[in-house]
Amino acid sequence: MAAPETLRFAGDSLILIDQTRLPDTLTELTCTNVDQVHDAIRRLVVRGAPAIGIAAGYGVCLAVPQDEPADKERYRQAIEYLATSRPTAVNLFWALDRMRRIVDDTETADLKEALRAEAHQIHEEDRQMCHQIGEHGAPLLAACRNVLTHCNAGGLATSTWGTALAPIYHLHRDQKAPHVFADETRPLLQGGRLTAWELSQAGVAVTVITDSTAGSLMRQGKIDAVIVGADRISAAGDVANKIGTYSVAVLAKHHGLPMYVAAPTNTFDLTLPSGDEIPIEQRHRDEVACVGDVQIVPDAAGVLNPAFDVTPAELIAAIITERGVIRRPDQNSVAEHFRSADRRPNAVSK
Ligand SMILES: CSC[C@@H](O)[C@@H](O)C(=O)COP(=O)(O)O
Repeated sequence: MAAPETLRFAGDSLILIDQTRLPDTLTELTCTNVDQVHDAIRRLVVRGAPAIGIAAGYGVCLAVPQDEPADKERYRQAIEYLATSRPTAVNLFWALDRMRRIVDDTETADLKEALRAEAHQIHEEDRQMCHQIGEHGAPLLAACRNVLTHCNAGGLATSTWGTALAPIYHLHRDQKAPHVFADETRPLLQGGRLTAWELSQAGVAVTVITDSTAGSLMRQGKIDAVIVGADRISAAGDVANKIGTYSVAVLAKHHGLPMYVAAPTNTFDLTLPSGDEIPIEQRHRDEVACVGDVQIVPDAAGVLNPAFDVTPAELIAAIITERGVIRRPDQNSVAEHFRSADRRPNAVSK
């Protein structure tokens, strides 16, 4: 019933579920060097903010093969290079910062071992955070019959249960999971391909809808709550997530539905006062202009393809982290969550 293991590190290889090929084919891609990891992140073989961070951590370890001596310069170059793979998910930079600190603070003789230990630790911490988010989020969804999610913030986007899907997996253990509506999530269909795949693998009832169906379902009273993940959250609680999240949040507000965001605390970027400063990745026009090999937009037309948008905190009912729940997020409640959680792990700030 558990969601699949998205990535693993074995010997001198990072092995990834190739998410570009799901749900057609469940196949793995093996990376043995930094270039391959960079390419896998850029092409969304591995995607989702926490999974990108974990993959990058392991990617640093591949900068020097097992049979060669550790070399600080090569590790530093790998860190710089992996940081260019995608710009929005802050978890990538958070994980690379952790790896950089190990390079800076460790004797060269011990470095290989220390980097591997740190990458495994980042991975293990993510497993724990997913389960804690599931625990904290489950009560918010317990009374819901139908929940809407956008993109994929499940096991495929993390080490295990995911963030937005973690409360649903948690409830599913007691056969109490709500039915899930998954926005297909144009243009790359992470909802239709990935969320629907992993929830149905786990035995959770899921129905895929086009992105433009969500408003109509809300109007008919068929959705009780919305839950999504995040790629970066500002100090004010503004949330960057997959393009289309903002539209869903506006619709939820209009229909009086709670909009929940689930993310580990390493998705917060407290250096950014507001969501306006979050860098938004612009992706290739072909992702919009082509479906498979078929072109659906004329060459003469421009295409805009931002991968993410920003939902202002005022549209969000609560942010669920591994430490607890931030209700009505704003600058004060976010700051208090970090303060109080530092004193009391898993605290719930009201
Ligand atoms: C737990 S993952 C949260 C987000 O990373 C997820 O919702 C998302 O937007 C992923 O975008 P993607 O472009 O597929 O990496």
